[in-house]
Amino acid sequence: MSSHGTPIPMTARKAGPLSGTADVPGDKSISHRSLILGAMAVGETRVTGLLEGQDVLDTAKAMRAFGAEVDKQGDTWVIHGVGTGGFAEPDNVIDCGNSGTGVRLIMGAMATTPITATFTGDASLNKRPMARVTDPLALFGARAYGRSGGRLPMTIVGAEAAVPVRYEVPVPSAQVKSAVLLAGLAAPGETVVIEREATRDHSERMLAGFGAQISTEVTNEARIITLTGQPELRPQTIVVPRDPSSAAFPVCAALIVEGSDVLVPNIGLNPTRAGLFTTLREMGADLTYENMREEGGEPVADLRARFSPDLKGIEVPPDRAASMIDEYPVLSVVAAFAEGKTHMPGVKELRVKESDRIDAMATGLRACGVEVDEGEDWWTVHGRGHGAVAGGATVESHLDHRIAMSFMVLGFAANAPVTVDDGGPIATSFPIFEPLMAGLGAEITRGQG
Ligand SMILES: O=C(O)C1=C[C@@H](OP(=O)(O)O)[C@@H](O)[C@H](O)C1
Ligand SMILES: C=C(OP(=O)(O)O)C(=O)O
Repeated sequence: MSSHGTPIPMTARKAGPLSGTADVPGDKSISHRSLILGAMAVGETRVTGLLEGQDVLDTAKAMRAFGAEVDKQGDTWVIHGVGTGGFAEPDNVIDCGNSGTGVRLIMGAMATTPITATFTGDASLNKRPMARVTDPLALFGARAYGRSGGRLPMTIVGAEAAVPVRYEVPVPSAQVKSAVLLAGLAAPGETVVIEREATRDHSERMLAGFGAQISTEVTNEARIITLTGQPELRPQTIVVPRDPSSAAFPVCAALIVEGSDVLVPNIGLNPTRAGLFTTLREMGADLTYENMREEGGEPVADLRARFSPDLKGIEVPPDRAASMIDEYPVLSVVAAFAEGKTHMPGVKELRVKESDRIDAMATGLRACGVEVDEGEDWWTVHGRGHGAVAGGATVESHLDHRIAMSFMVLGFAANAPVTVDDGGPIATSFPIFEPLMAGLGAEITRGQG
């Protein structure tokens, strides 16, 4: 089922080469943070390029429920923030839909204000672990009452007198790190977050941009992030860069569809996000960075991906996992078209995303004629080489946009069409996926094929 409606089966089939320019939407991580930080600043934040996917729209709605004004004027989203610690108590349940980022960051943002809020989500989000966020929020003085196993629906009672916290994040998670930092905003004194593995650093960069005092010390063992609480956040004008996690789909499709040549312009190559592109190049992908430049302090390039008939399976370094965590599903599709094995260790986190992504991909790949081995925190795809992936199956997307899009990419190059039982969740992060891929020459239709 799609998040809030009837299932939308989608079928992808082999067509001619993919060619042209793929203008992918704004970055999901930065879009959520723009709305939340805009709501916590005093005054008017203006955002262009915001991702208008359902995940982000649900965060916009939540920010209104906490008292911020959020409106769209032409192409610009305008947020009138209520200031750090200024959130009002919502008068109804906050529904974050399918979005782990939305619910976890918002819980952090409200946990040090003396208000109470109840959160829920769709069937996927309500299965995902929340204790990873509520454990550190308890140290600030917040209380959480959820279902067994720390699941949504869950009520957070914000701290009456928040204290700052020093917290080492036990799993590589930018959502947990960000929840702690956002909670630290309304606590007096210094909140310190320690992470052993570098995860995406958008919160740190954007908090600094909004005028918070925040610094990161990088040692051999860890990144130690120190935030001074109770700043007055200054409203910002934000241009959201395009999402490398969305760019991954047209890029990977071009690599495996014969004769393709696709340009994906203006993609951020922040090293905490760019692991997939490094990996694809190691596999022998014809993927080049054109027009390399800096924009808003971030490296940006136009990605040019061409059909790559001689891809080789590789060992993906586990310390790269955080920088490509959302890209493993589509990487496993490229790996199916490579010669030899692609081994992906150190990826336990894939089991607690919108679906168990190792299980969802392994089951679907096997149905499409690709051998996959898996363990708790690793998986191996046995590549069949170009032209040798059967396809011809209907696979389940498990309310997971990345699973749905990955199997559509597989269908563009497999020998028989591939159907996903529900492509509805694609709208959470990439609402223009179907027209964008069709515009490049891909064949994607609604229905059973
Ligand atoms: O902070 C973020 O914006 C995100 C962090 C990652 O989740 P984890 O923090 O659970 O790894 C990622 O999977 C998600 O799509 C977006
Ligand atoms: C894991 C993802 O998102 P979230 O955790 O925000 O639901 C994703 O977009 O791949």
